[in-house]
Amino acid sequence: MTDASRDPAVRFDAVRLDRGGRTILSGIDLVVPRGSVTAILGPSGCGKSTLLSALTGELAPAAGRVEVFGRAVPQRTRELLEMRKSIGVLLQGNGLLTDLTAAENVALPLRTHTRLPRAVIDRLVEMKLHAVGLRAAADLYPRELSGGMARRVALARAIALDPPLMVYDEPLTGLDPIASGVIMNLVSELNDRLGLTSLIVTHHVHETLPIADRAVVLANGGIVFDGTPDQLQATQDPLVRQFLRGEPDGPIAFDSAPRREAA
Ligand SMILES: Nc1ncnc2c1ncn2[C@@H]1O[C@H](COP(=O)(O)OP(=O)(O)OP(=O)(O)O)[C@@H](O)[C@H]1O
Repeated sequence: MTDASRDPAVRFDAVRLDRGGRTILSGIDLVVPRGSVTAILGPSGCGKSTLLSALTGELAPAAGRVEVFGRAVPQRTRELLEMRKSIGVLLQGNGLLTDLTAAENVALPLRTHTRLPRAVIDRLVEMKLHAVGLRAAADLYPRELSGGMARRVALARAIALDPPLMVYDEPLTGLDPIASGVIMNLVSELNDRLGLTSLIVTHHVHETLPIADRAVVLANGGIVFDGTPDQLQATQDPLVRQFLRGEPDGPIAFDSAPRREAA
């Protein structure tokens, strides 16, 4: 007998991802347990965003299988749109609509995907803004918000539909260290309080590891490290150490084309 609640939040099984006729990642095996916070790390261009697009169904795997909560990521539009409701996404740019207030931005997914009455939506929006500490900013427009506040509004919008899985693509881009700390604490707190599973794609290693249960490093077309943050800090693998220290010379071929799939 299968118990769907025991399925991991995400499973990649022997996945290969191609883009523009090139293999970006191959041999990807990854199991993300429910409730965990996983940092997906790696140098620029290693395929972190590509990995996420396989998860959200934007990119179909060239080989292998990607599952979210025990179900293969669908390729058909209707099923895909349904599945995406279970994934909250916070993208690099906040994606806030500039002519809507913070509250109206957060309300957008609720208006689009539910038939809840206005009063219920208003209450939910208030709760989501409260969850990110911004209830007082409900009536402000994005231009009136600091970068960190705007990111928090975008986060409130990403959790509007109570998705069990949260995906963050470079959530700290453009933020100062204080705002970065606030966002990272929020990510961790929301994960624990709302019982979510979080995947954070980032090159901000030192800000992200303290809240992560697990770190996965991508480089040279595949996973080169998968373990706890402590194991990552202690690793002697020259490739991973090169990445952690941000050194340009070493086994990671920075700025070169990813390897091609062997013919
Ligand atoms: N739509 C596309 N068509 C063709 N190639 C692409 C496309 N999108 C990305 N790539 C290539 O795929 C590789 C991986 O890109 P990706 O954006 O996944 O890396 P990343 O690790 O997220 O990088 P960064 O940290 O700079 O955001 C790069 O070589 C990139 O040029």
